Amino acid sequence: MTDRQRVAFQGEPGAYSEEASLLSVPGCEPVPLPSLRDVFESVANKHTDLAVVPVENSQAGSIHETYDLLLEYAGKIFIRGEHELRVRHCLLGIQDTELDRINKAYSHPQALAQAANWLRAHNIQPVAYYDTAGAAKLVSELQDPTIAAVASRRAAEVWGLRVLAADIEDNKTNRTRFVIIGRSPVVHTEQPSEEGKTTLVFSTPNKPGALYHALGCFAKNNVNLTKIESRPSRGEGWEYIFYVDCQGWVTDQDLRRALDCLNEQSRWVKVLGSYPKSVDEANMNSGI
Ligand SMILES: O=C(O)C(=O)C[C@]1(C(=O)O)C=C[C@@H](O)C=C1
Repeated sequence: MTDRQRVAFQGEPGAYSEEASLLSVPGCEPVPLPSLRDVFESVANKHTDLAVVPVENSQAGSIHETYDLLLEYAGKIFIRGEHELRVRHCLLGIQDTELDRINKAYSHPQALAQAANWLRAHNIQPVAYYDTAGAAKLVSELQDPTIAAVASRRAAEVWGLRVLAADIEDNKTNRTRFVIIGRSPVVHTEQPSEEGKTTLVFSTPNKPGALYHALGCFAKNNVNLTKIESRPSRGEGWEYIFYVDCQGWVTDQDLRRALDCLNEQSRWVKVLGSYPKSVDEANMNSGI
């Protein structure tokens, strides 16, 4: 018997999500799964204890599928933490090839977006695949000297590939933020000493000033927002729902007041999690 925490991630061994799992839940057993939906299902069905899923990248932006799943599983799944990973991409090929022989690069669409300029400058055609490490696996299986994968140095080791070029991300501070999800929220019996962060989602009525009044709840109560993301409501008409990250624990008095106000201004509000803010992000100036 092992009491290592089983942490689901999307992709194959060597994926960035696996690295983020190992760093954010030390000593865990990462469990690879094909899709983000499989990852949410496995936590909800108790096949795994936790999961680590990407939410946004500093260059390519938000991972909308994760946002949609966070809402779909709200009440069953809670955000319990976050982790920022500096993502350094490499171009990986089989052992007996050279950079100038490569004409196609397979990878996750997010990774291709993060290295788009570099690939264009090297005349390499991007081809979307389900995962960076899955692309590395494909290249190692096909043994074709003209194709490569955009993936991590770890993926090269796992799948026996050669690093043809390193640090090919267009933005040299390229970072991806992951959230750690589980079946229960972080519970605070007393005011925690760690800095907190809260993620919530709300829907506004379709009337003039609705979003202005909703966001005013945070401003009036001195709660700092660090991110806002809108997604289609998926109902009739052009209506939207809004995801907000803000500083503070959901148990803080200022945030409680902001939430009371938001409940009055919105059709509905759901708190997706209140969790310790990542240390790295505490050093970034992300106020909006
Ligand atoms: O494909 C991977 O390796 C992943 O872990 C997914 C993912 C993402 O979805 O953003 C994670 C980090 C990088 O931004 C690129 C890809």
